[in-house]
Amino acid sequence: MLPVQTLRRQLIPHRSVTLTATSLLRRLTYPNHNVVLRDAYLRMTHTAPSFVKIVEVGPRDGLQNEKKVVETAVKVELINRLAETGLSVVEATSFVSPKWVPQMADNSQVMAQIKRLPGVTYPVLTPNLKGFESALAAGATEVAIFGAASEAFSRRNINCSIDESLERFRSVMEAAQAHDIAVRGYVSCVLGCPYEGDVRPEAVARVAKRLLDMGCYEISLGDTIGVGTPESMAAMLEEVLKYIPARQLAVHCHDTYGRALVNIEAALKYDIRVVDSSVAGLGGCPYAEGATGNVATEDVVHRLNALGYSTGVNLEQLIGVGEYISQYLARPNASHVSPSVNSKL
Ligand SMILES: CC(C)(COP(=O)([O-])OP(=O)([O-])OC[C@H]1O[C@@H](n2cnc3c(N)ncnc32)[C@H](O)[C@@H]1OP(=O)([O-])[O-])[C@@H](O)C(=O)NCCC(=O)NCCSC(=O)C[C@@](C)(O)CC(=O)[O-]
Repeated sequence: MLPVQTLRRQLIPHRSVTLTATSLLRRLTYPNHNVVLRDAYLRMTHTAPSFVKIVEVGPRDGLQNEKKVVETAVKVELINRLAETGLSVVEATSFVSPKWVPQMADNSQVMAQIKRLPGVTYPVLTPNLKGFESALAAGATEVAIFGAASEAFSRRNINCSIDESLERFRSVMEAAQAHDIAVRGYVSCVLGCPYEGDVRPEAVARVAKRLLDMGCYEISLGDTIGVGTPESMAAMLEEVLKYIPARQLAVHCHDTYGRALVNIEAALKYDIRVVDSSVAGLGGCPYAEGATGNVATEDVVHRLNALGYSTGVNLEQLIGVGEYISQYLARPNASHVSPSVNSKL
């Protein structure tokens, strides 16, 4: 095992945080495996409080909802360009039913064709064992399971109740552990559901804790339809933080009402240091009608820079990637900073 001093040295500068984190993720998948090393890692990341890890979800969360069929070559180009901006996590695709989400049907081809940069992880979504097995065969080294805090959303999104989904995830988790694959957990509808309305913080905490106890190394809390406010974000986090430390939580904010950035800032006050976002604000969930895309990665990086956080991401390059995909999709770039700061960088 690496001595703590070596780990600490490797965590500075921030780029090393992500490299070290990546190399340790496999061990973190196991709740009781090498507890000393896991705790050392968690202490280390916590001692770099000004670093925020961005989880880029555009190629998956963003493109899953596009009406236009996006060519595999464009997805591959998008992922490769994103990884070159300094992002350490680029969610690449999902291994879900092609009948449910046709846009992700080329998942194996995408995984086969991307360039895999050292220090960058390319997680994929796997709702069940079938998805996990396909992801494994395609060379995935990290997967994500995705549950919901709302029964109705769970049924619409993955065709089963919350408890049934947790049972399905258990078999994914066991297979992942057997293959040394890191697993991230998502909880959708943490601040509201398109079918049920308000969602109680206790319901969010229950699912999040179940995913953590199963062995997920990090839980991403999704405001799927962007209805959250800084106040509801705070109330939800106060409940979840009773069970899960901030360093194992991420926020995933859609920007439907333009509040994603203020909600992220509210989460930063609770020491959350992992933020999901989507280049050019791509996306939405196919099972959450009317919800717009995630907060744009460009806007998150720009705001975090202004607040004195580091992300390791080259904003100028990232803006170029946002322009590339927006032009390809022939849709307006939803990032607020792209057109205005582009010329000033
Ligand atoms: C979960 C299922 C598969 C259940 O779907 P189901 O119909 O209940 O599944 P099933 O087990 O009854 O199988 C039916 C058919 O699907 C096939 N099948 C079964 N599993 C797979 C698989 N993994 N890959 C490929 N095929 C699969 C299976 O082989 C069978 O094929 P058939 O015999 O009819 O030819 C389906 O509901 C599904 O694919 N849902 C995906 C929904 C989705 O991708 N939603 C978007 C992602 S979540 C999200 O965006 C939110 C998030 C994460 O970003 C956070 C936030 O914002 O809140």
